[in-house]
Amino acid sequence: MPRFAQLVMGPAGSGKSTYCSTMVQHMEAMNRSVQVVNLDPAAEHFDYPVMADIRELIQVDDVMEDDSLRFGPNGGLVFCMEYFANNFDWLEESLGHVEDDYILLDCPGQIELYTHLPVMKQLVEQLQQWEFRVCGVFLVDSQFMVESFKFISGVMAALSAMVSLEIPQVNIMTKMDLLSPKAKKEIEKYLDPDMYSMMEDNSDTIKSPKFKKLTKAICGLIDDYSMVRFLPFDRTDEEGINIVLQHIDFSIQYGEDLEFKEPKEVDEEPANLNYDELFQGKVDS
Ligand SMILES: Nc1nc2c(ncn2[C@@H]2O[C@H](COP(=O)(O)OP(=O)(O)OP(=O)(O)O)[C@@H](O)[C@H]2O)c(=O)[nH]1
Ligand SMILES: [Mg+2]
Repeated sequence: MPRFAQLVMGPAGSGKSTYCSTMVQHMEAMNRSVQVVNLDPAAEHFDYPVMADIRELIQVDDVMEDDSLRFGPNGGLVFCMEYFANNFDWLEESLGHVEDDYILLDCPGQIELYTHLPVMKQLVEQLQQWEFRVCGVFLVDSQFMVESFKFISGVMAALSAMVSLEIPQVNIMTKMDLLSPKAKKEIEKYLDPDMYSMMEDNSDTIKSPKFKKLTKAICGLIDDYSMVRFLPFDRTDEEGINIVLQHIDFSIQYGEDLEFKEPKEVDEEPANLNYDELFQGKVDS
């Protein structure tokens, strides 16, 4: 029986922990079992129950306080994640093995973890060895995406995670509920972007011909290969959350091997039910 996991990634503050708690509530309302693992050793608080918490293994504060290491917050985090990569058996033990495993992994926000450090790739390979089908979920804050240059850099961040992890990836624009109606309209063009026309819109603002050529090449690459798309995520919109979940489930083929469960039988009516009395009671009241 395959197991399923969402690797929830994205820049700091993009809404990863909120996404996890919203998704847990949504899936539980659908009667689906789901568990969350906190993989952020610097996490302060999150409002979902965890099945495992990396802080039981190692904490950033302890690393920073260590006089022999002398790390700051970012170096400390990298140290923690490397320590984690050398101790995957802790995760294996914490995960256990239940039927229909579906796990959300709430990752830290440091972008270097996805772009050039090997730890996330090692984690994905390890999960795959444990029979997990993993989908990357890359979150970007929609507030930072309403301008085309910011959008292009968001696309590049998502793309670098995609290329380095080599797993199916669903990209999401979070915090859609915070956008003004005008910005919401504006952002529609970024959800299914036409990179060429975006490039044309901004060609006047780029002065350097070399930079212009580079931007054009990047836009062309993204557009020609349909590499990056974004789905909107508004935590108040159940229907939208469901669409996101469907995309993710589809990418890891969740549901294909599930066994059909018989619906619960409705209790039979008691044999000695007196309909006359029941009817009488209704008429009297
Ligand atoms: N209105 C609104 N606020 C959101 C949404 N998602 C996240 N936030 C807020 O954005 C802030 C950061 O959200 P988190 O979920 O902690 O973000 P994160 O990516 O886990 O942050 P780090 O773990 O620090 O990288 C919090 O104050 C959230 O309440 C959303 O969909 N709508
Ligand atoms: Mg978080």
